[in-house]
Order: sequence, then structure tokens, then C-alpha cells
Amino acid sequence: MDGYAVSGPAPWRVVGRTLAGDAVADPLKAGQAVEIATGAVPPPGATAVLPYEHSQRRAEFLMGEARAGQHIRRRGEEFASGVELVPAGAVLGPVHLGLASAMGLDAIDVRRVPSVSAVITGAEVVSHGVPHENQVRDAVGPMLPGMVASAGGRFRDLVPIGDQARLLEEHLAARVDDIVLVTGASSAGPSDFLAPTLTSLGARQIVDSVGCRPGHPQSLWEWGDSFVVGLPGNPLAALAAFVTLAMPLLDRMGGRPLRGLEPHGVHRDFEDALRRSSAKRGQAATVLSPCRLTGGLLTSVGHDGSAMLRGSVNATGFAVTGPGVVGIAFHPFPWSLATP
Ligand SMILES: Nc1nc2c(c(=O)[nH]1)N[C@H]1C(S)=C(S)[C@@H](COP(=O)(O)OP(=O)(O)OC[C@H]3O[C@@H](n4cnc5c(N)ncnc54)[C@H](O)[C@@H]3O)O[C@H]1N2
Ligand code: MOO
Repeated sequence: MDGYAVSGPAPWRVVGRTLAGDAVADPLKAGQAVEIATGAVPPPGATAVLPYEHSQRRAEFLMGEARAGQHIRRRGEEFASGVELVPAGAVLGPVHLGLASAMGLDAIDVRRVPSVSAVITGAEVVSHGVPHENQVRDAVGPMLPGMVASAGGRFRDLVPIGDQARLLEEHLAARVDDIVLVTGASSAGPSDFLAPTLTSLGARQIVDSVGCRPGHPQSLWEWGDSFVVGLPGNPLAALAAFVTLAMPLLDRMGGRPLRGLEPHGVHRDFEDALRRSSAKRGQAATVLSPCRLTGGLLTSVGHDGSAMLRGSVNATGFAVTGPGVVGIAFHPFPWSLATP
């Protein structure tokens, strides 16, 4: 507060002035005051600060009412030494940096946000206009920047390469990213060059497929200090693979704990459908079904074929059932705008 630092009860005699940045002024005795600017250190012995607008001054004499301690910020008022202000693993935003500076820190140990690029394969996959009958519009690439950002990564680049394995090699050889997502080319067909290309480059395969539907032809590779995640070409299968492999990878690289699966209440009709779907798979696969929460229960969004996204635009997560899952669990989508 701009005003007077006073000592003891009124009246006071003004004996000097102290401004922000000044060295600490001489101690005040009871009945003395100094003019003070906001940000200046009150002199030892000051018991309150009286704002100008609440003071009456005549020559060096000052009157007013000052409650003990008013308008004086105490050292340690915000945090005491040794108190944890931000837990390890927190994602830092601009306010954390302000707080760190306020704490007097010059450096903080951080993990950088993993950088991610995507390689879109498929001679039939086009990025513009209405596709011809032998073509399909890329429905995976446009999802990836937002999904990566909401899962804690920094999306950098998207490269369509048709079916040219050489371009995948070139992208990987010049890699600058922590994670490269490759869509398509992951199954067993003649154009499915992902595994042969990565193997010939000397990458180490960590996961060769995942027992889930949709999205089983997904893979994880380690190459030097980068990871490659193979996402199947079918759009909903790619989304499932992103949730299954890419999200935990981003969590781990970002120093965050892995997300658990909690059993959740399910709408009766949807539960029956999920159980039928799971039984059809003979318990061999985990079923991931896009769903949303309605009245506290998971409900189907429909239109959930592995080549479709129509239902998933309304989904807030996957209902998960199958081996190792107790009941039916909910895995929320971090990019979902709807609040659960
Ligand atoms: N013999 C087998 N064949 C297939 C199997 C299998 O187990 N044995 N699995 C099937 C499943 S399930 C999937 S999923 C696909 C995955 O194949 P790929 O990852 O190699 O993907 P593609 O063959 O390139 O494409 C599959 C499908 O998706 C279309 N596609 C591709 N990229 C995009 C894109 N960016 N946007 C929209 N659509 C895309 C593509 O035209 C194909 O129709 O393998 C099955 N086969
Ligand atoms: O994984 Mo494919 O997922 O069913 O289209």
C-alpha cells in the first residue's frame, strides 16, 4: 500500500520516506511513521501501514486508524520453507513458471514434452477433395495433432508417403522426433512394408500386435532413442491403437503415471451387446467400444465399425471388456470436449 508505515497507535510524527527497492530504513519508535511505497520493506518496529486515503496529515503530524499488521505482507505468508508446492510429475503451465520464479528458483528439472510426427501410408489415401472410387480420404492424419496434444505430446509434422517404403526410411533416418506414428502398412498384405522396413533398419520390435478389437494390427518399435508406433489403417482401429500404445508411451515419456481401468456402470442394452461381442471373440480379445456417459451409465454411440468414425464423434471414451478386465471399464478420451 502507498501510505505510511506507522509504529504503535496514533498520533505519529513522519520522520522519513522509503521507496520500493530502497535498503531497509532505520527502525521506527512508537509514535513515528515513514512515508512508504507499495513494495518497500517496512522498517523494523512498523506495526501497520496506513493508506494515504485513510490518513490525515498536517505538516509532519499524522492521524488515522491503523489495525495492527494491516497491509504488511509477512515473510513466509504464502509458503513456509520445505513445503511441497507442486508434486513431482505435474505438467507445468505458465503459472508454475511464475510460482517457481517467486520461489527464487533459477532452474527446474523437467522432462520435455515428447515430439511426435506421423507418416501416413497408402497409395489410395488422399489428403484433399472428394476421393475417386479407388481412393479414400485420410481420416487418421487429421485426428492426430489434437489427440497427441491432449495426450501430452507436441505434434510436429505429418508426411503422406503413399506406398513408398523408401520415404518412410528417409523420414526415420532424418528423425528428430521422440515418437513417429505410422498409419497403415501394418498388416500382412503385399504393401504392408512397415515391419520389413523397420527390421531392415535395425529397429527392435517391442509389441507385434495387441489382442484387442478393433485395432489388433498395431506395433511398437524402439529405434535408438525414438519409438515408432504402427497404427492400423482403418480409422477407428487407428484411434484404438493410439489409446492402447501411443497414449501410455506419451504418459511414460512425460513422467506421468499410467492411466488405470476402473469398472463402470453400463446401460443394460449396451452391456448385453458388449458381452455378446466379447463372447464372439471367445475371450481371446479385449473389446474397445466407443461410448458416452448418459445419466451416469455408459451407452453405445453406434456406427462403430473399424472403418467408421461416425459414432466416435459423440464418444467420450472406450468401454473396455475382455480378459483381465473386471466387469466393464471406462477409458476416457482426453480429447473429448464433453465433460463426463
Ligand atoms: N490377412 C489379414 N488381413 C488383414 C488383417 C489380418 O489380421 N489378416 N487385419 C485386418 C485389420 S483388422 C486391419 S485394421 C487392417 C490393417 O491393415 P493396415 O494397417 O495394413 O492398413 P491398410 O491395409 O493400409 O488399410 C486398411 C484399410 O484402411 C484404409 N485406410 C488406410 N489408411 C487410411 C487413412 N489414413 N484414412 C482412412 N482410411 C485409411 C485402407 O484404404 C483400407 O481400407 O488389415 C486387415 N487385413
Ligand atoms: O483392427 Mo481392424 O481393426 O478391426 O479394422
